[in-house]
Amino acid sequence: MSLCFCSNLKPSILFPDSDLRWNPTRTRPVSFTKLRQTNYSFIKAVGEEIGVLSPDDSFSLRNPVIEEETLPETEVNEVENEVAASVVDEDKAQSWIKKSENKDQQVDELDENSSRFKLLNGKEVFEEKAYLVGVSCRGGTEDSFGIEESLKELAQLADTAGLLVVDSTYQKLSSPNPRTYIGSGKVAEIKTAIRAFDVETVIFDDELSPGQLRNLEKAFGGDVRVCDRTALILDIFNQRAATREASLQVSLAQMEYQLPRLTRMWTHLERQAGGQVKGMGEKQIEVDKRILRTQIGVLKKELESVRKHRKQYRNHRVSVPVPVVSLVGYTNAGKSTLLNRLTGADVLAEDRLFATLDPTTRRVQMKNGKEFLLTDTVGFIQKLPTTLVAAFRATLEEIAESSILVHVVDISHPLAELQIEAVEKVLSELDAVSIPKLMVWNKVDKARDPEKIKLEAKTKNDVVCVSALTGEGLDEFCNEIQNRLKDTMVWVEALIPFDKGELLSTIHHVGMVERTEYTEKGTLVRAHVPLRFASLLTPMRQMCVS
Ligand SMILES: Nc1nc2c(ncn2[C@@H]2O[C@H](COP(=O)(O)OP(=O)(O)OP(=O)(O)O)[C@@H](O)[C@H]2O)c(=O)[nH]1
Ligand SMILES: [Mg+2]
Repeated sequence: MSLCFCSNLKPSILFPDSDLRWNPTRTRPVSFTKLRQTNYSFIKAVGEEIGVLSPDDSFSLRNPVIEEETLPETEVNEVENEVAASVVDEDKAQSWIKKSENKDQQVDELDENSSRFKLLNGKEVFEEKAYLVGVSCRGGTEDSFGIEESLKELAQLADTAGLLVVDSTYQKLSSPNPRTYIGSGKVAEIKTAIRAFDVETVIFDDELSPGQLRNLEKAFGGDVRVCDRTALILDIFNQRAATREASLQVSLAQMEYQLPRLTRMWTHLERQAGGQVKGMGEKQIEVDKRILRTQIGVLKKELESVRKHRKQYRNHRVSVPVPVVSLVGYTNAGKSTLLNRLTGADVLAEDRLFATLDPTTRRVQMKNGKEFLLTDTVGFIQKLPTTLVAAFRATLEEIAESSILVHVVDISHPLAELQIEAVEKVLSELDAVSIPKLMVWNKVDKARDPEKIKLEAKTKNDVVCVSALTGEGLDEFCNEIQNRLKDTMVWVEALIPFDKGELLSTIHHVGMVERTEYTEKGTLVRAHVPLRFASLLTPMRQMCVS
């Protein structure tokens, strides 16, 4: 079962007739997208399975409110309110509130809620209203995405996850507030916006600490879900995981993300016991953590066995020594479209982030009869959660074993250069910097000045301009791949006996033959061949020397 740990769910949406109260500090262990399709017993089963609930626990929904925790004095951030974008002035706030109050009178809430169920990736998803928050830290690196651009991307992520973004805001700080990430003034402003827009989820553009998450939920009045970019990306991955391996990887990443965030989930036990069993909650947290760690161990073992199969498949592929070319790049750059165009494959390609999670490999037949294998991989993004990079490391091993990496760039994107840097950063984390690279400037048809871009590409010797959509530049791309593959091959001279005719045809297939000569003992061939194949030819190469 794949579980999502990152999402909290408002009980009133799930159980409209109940008198359940929203428990702000309790992180619910199931994704809201999954929960919408399900019911109480499923939630309970899931809770029991991961050990967050015990079978005789009343699911804590009957007692979901934890004791009041007095927030410590807010640490005053020196510049917290210095620059606050989209500052909510009083008039605006009042008009929002009036608007929302009127709306409350006019629209039947249930009708409104039912119209917000959407179909996404074949699943029913409740379109929650989301409010986005970013922080721009002074002294942030020059080469990083600007706060507005980063928020735009966060909005795209939210849309991909099936949320409805109602507004966003950001704040410039010298450093994030350790308690609430943003300053207290900004917290108050967001609280007003939450009421005005009926916001259900507040999403922060950076990873929040467990303490910051808790404090923010409390500060916002306990009625909204607070999550961060990492949780959102994990949710998207959870929705999109289609294969067993992807599901296991995402579950593992989610559990590892959730582990430090389990704190204070069980404080209600102390209340239930009338405060007589002090520390009961503390003990339960330890139990929960231990169960979660065990689950992580189980998942890792399962993943290991799935990976063994993949490795066997890869080894089988090595015995047919066709060179492997991997497509890497920022999410939505057009990798899958390029694979589809070159191989006639039918990989899902759409204008959404993280359409592809699993690698797909297809054979590309070039016009001269040569062929290579082309692999499509998961896209990268700035601020990619490290847990996710680690979880997908095995899938990305495909990349490390490639002869060439093709870095696909959406050249029509205004932040193409920053996206290139973000991809290179991830590649360096994956130890893939030493693999020969070819850069493809894709979507040239969509660029503002295609001719200028094509001219610029010509001045660089490792860039090819293409349009995966129209097919423009694809012949040049294949030629360039062929030239580069030659550079990754080794030069051999081998005497192939006449009864090994299949070896000779493989050399023609995967290598670059310069000359063949028929002798009494067999065919003398001089060619460039892939390294792995060269080792298969060793006995025949020695025959040639003798
Ligand atoms: N105009 C134009 N659009 C393109 C081109 N290549 C891809 N697209 C569009 O860009 C969007 C994303 O394409 P994908 O192929 O799914 O991108 P991807 O890199 O595989 O994305 P992820 O799997 O999310 O990492 C789709 O809507 C494509 O139709 C192109 O050359 N020109
Ligand atoms: Mg794709």
